[in-house]
Amino acid sequence: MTAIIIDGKAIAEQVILKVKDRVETLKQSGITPGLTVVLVGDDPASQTYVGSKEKTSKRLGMDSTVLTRPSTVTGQELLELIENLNNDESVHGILIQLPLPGHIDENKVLQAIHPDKDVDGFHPLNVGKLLLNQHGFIPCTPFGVIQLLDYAAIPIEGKHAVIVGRSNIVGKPMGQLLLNRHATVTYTHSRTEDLASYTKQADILIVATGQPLMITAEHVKPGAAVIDVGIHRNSDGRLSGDVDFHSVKSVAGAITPVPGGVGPMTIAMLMENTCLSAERMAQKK
Ligand SMILES: Nc1nc(=O)c2c([nH]1)NC[C@@H]1CN(c3ccc(C(=O)N[C@@H](CCC(=O)O)C(=O)O)cc3)C=[N+]21
Repeated sequence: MTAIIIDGKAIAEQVILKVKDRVETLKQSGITPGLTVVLVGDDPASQTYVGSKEKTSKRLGMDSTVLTRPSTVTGQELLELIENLNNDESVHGILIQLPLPGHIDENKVLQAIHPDKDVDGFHPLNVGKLLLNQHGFIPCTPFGVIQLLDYAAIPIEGKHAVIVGRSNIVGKPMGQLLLNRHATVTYTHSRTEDLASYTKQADILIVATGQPLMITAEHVKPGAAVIDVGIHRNSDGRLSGDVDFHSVKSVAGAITPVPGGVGPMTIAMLMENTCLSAERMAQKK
């Protein structure tokens, strides 16, 4: 058997086209959705991601601003910057590109973003709303994974979803989203004993560990849907994920590639969240 390859790039494009219509409607009533990304330091990977966020938002007709600060910026300076963005009516979405330099308290910075502009869904209020299945902002990467599964017509309800990795930005919210969609959810992580005994039970296997190529055919149940959230640049410049694609694709029923899987969806969902934020603010007026 060989797996269906889930084309994240094509699905992201479909999501983006729908957002484009909503942006046009907003613009007809005089509102242009605005996204501001704050980029600290000069990490090349971060620059690439921020660049594609900017490109996509401009293509949609949104206002896009990137504010760069040196890695020597203080936490206080960032808090003041965020306060200004919170009070700026033309800004509907604020994204602080992670990771931040070690001397800055990341939690403090993320909590300073007004929850109504928190298009990453990282503020504690939005984290809590996700737990309660209420409407805040859903973190872009796990939100994108749900969209991928839906577009690929992979059933979620009643299925066993196993998540490898428990980060605040992917693993934890991913489990909640799948639970809200009536999956049976198992969380596994770096201290799980006999990892394969769990992953082999998954109908849907979500891998977000940050460990290159750690999931192989031996971890996967025949026919399972395997979603690879990892992204690593090899020494030869090529990208790969947390899943050994070539080994797993002969066992899985469906699999996401890297690049062209989850990554483009993360950006598409950021566009959707920014548009949603502008729509909500327009409603309040
Ligand atoms: N506050 C915050 N929010 C984020 O959403 C956030 C972040 N910080 N920090 C870093 C991670 C990483 N991330 C990616 C976005 C797009 C691709 C993406 O488009 N990847 C392409 C390839 C891009 C390339 O060629 O390098 C693909 O997989 O096909 C990847 C990774 C967002 N992140």
